[in-house]
Amino acid sequence: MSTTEIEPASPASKRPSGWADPIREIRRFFRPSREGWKSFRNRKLADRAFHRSSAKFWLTRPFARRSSRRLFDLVAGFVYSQVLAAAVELNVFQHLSRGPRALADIAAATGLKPEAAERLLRALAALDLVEIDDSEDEIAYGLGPLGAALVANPGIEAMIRHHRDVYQDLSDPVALLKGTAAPTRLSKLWPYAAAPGGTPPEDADVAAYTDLMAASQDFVAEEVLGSYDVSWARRILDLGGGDGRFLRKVAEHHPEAELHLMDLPAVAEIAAKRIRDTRFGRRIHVHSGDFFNDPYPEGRFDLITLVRILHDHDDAEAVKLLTRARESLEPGGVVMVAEPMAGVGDSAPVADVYFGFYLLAMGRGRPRTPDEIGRLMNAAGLTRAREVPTALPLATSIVVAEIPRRNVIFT
Ligand SMILES: C[S@@+](CC[C@H](N)C(=O)[O-])C[C@H]1O[C@@H](n2cnc3c(N)ncnc32)[C@H](O)[C@@H]1O
Repeated sequence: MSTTEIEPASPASKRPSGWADPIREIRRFFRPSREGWKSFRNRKLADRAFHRSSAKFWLTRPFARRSSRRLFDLVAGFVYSQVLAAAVELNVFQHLSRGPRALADIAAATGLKPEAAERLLRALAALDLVEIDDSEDEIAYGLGPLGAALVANPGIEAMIRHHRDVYQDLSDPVALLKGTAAPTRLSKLWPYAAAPGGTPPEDADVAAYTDLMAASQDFVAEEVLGSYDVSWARRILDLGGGDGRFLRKVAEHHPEAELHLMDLPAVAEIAAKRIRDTRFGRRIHVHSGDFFNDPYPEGRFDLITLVRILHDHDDAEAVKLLTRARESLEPGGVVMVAEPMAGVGDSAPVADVYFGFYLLAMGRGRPRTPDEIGRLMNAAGLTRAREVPTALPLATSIVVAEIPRRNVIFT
């Protein structure tokens, strides 16, 4: 397991000054020229004559085209998403997963007129979701590379359907940022967000959010278990474990461990039912309770996991949760935080853009960098916070921290 250690934050005032900190001095030395370069670049990028000439010149043409394309993608992103939403709603990808089809067949299956079906299919082809084969007399439409990937991951379709609500909430992003937006759909879907540490109201659609999380959990669990070896842990507690899908994956990988899940009563009830019907019914113990206020399951744990939990909560709550987790660890035990994190590899769009605004609409929480999570873990009395690299930071990143093996008294 390769890891990157996270230092506890040291206040800027305590940092060494002058040449005692050579990296800082070198940065300072280059800063003026870096800033000069940036302002030169931005002046050029704002200059239309420069754009025209760089698009014409063969050496600069690829860069000019790429930056125009990136900007256009940002401008048109909503339209792309809506094309995708239409295809999912009309089950186009499921239909094409059985093999390429003629236009008339797709029109009949989707209930669209042939002209509308063709418009949709051409848009999907431009987005690499569909491929058009015109080598025969009759044109055939099949799955494109992104369409095939989408069919292989049912969680993505569930997410796209869910975006109907998300995009409604984001229809006035400025009101969201100013805090003047009307109550959002997401705050109703995620009722615990509206009542931090509290229990969802009786009428909350708990099954809907539990299913939504479960749909993408296999993907996350495979990433976590493929990156961090849990086989050393004999007792594992998954806090906010949803319907238990993560622990079922752990149980498959690790037949010896005793597994416990804790979630709010309405979710724990769903988890208990779903786990009971599997071969892991006896190995996974489900506990109903509020992880901020109720006692944790009895006994100490070697590993406590928080999968897609911490980013739902503000810093003070996150430290409280991590502290409570630390208090339930065996000496040498580990707390693991697994969720998409900011500043890791190419995860910026998923963490800072997607979750940044998703959580804003939900009403609390924020995406954090591994360093920020490490600092919260340190504040909770955990030590040796370190990042465990994952193959797909877009799905999840991991930070683990532990309590020392012996002789530590927390006051
Ligand atoms: C974003 S979901 C993540 C579920 C699961 N870990 C996963 O990755 O699929 C957050 C989970 O935390 C649970 N949760 C939220 N607040 C809680 C609380 N105060 N006590 C116990 N569970 C809570 C929710 O019910 C939900 O199952």
